[in-house]
Amino acid sequence: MVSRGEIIDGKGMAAEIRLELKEKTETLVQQGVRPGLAVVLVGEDSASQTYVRGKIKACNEVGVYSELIQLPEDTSEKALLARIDQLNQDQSIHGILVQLPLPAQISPDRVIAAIDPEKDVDGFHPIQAGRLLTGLDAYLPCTPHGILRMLKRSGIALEGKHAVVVGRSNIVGKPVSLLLQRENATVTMCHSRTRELSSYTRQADILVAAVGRYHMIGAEHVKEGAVVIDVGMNRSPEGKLAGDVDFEAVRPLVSHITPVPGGVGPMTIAMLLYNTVQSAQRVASLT
Ligand SMILES: Nc1nc(=O)c2c([nH]1)NC[C@@H]1CN(c3ccc(C(=O)N[C@@H](CCC(=O)O)C(=O)O)cc3)C=[N+]21
Ligand SMILES: [Mg+2]
Repeated sequence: MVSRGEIIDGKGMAAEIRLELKEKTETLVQQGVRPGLAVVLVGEDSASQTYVRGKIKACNEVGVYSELIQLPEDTSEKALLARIDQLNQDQSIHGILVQLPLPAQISPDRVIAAIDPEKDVDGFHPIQAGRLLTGLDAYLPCTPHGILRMLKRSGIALEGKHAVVVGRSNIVGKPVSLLLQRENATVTMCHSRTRELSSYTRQADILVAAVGRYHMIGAEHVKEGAVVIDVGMNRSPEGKLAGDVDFEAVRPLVSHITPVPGGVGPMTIAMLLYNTVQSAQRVASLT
């Protein structure tokens, strides 16, 4: 097999998808429905502020109406739930995203459960998770959906392939495993307590690293010619944004790899807009 170390350009693919969504949005606006996204940010976390800015910027580019709701760090759970209820009722809002993590006094589970499942464009609500698990139509969680889109647009076949997912979060590891399985991959789920991790990852045709630890995946973890998807968002010791994969060491061995930045992150935001437009489309078809 030829190993080319081809970089999967998530940034470029996300720009293409935003262009497609811009057209869809224009059609919806002509039908009298402008898609609207509310982004709720509690507190001052600087990484969260960066990510939220990226989301608002993408909305503007696509023509999606956006509302940024910034609440102080000491906001009570009750106050946040009341704000979510207003957004649930608000007809100009088709998608609600509450940026995670939340301050300690607020239960993320209760907050996610309070979002109208039809406006849950993150796909985090238990109803959406259950729909995905059982194969019903669902808002797909944005990062897993973005990963599948990148694989497809890169022409990477999944059927019968061995996909190994490292990480078992509700946001990435679990749903991406389901989506890969749905595409007829054979999926192995690994996590922080997996023994002899490299004995699994070295079997992977497709390796998804979603651990959240800088340089967790090195050359010794990959099979030659594998496809490597890096979901990590870490800081290097020098303070640079970096993934879970030691990119320089791994790239020469593999057929495809996603960079950080410029890989999974921009696709996550594109899929958030996709879900928001889908939600508005649903409303438009009802009126
Ligand atoms: N309710 C909720 N939904 C989320 O989807 C959500 C969340 N909470 N909390 C935090 C994580 C993280 N996340 C990112 C999305 C895009 C980039 C992204 O675009 N990153 C750029 C770089 C950005 C930079 O320069 O820092 C890139 O990878 O190229 C990063 C991180 C969404 N999350
Ligand atoms: Mg884990």
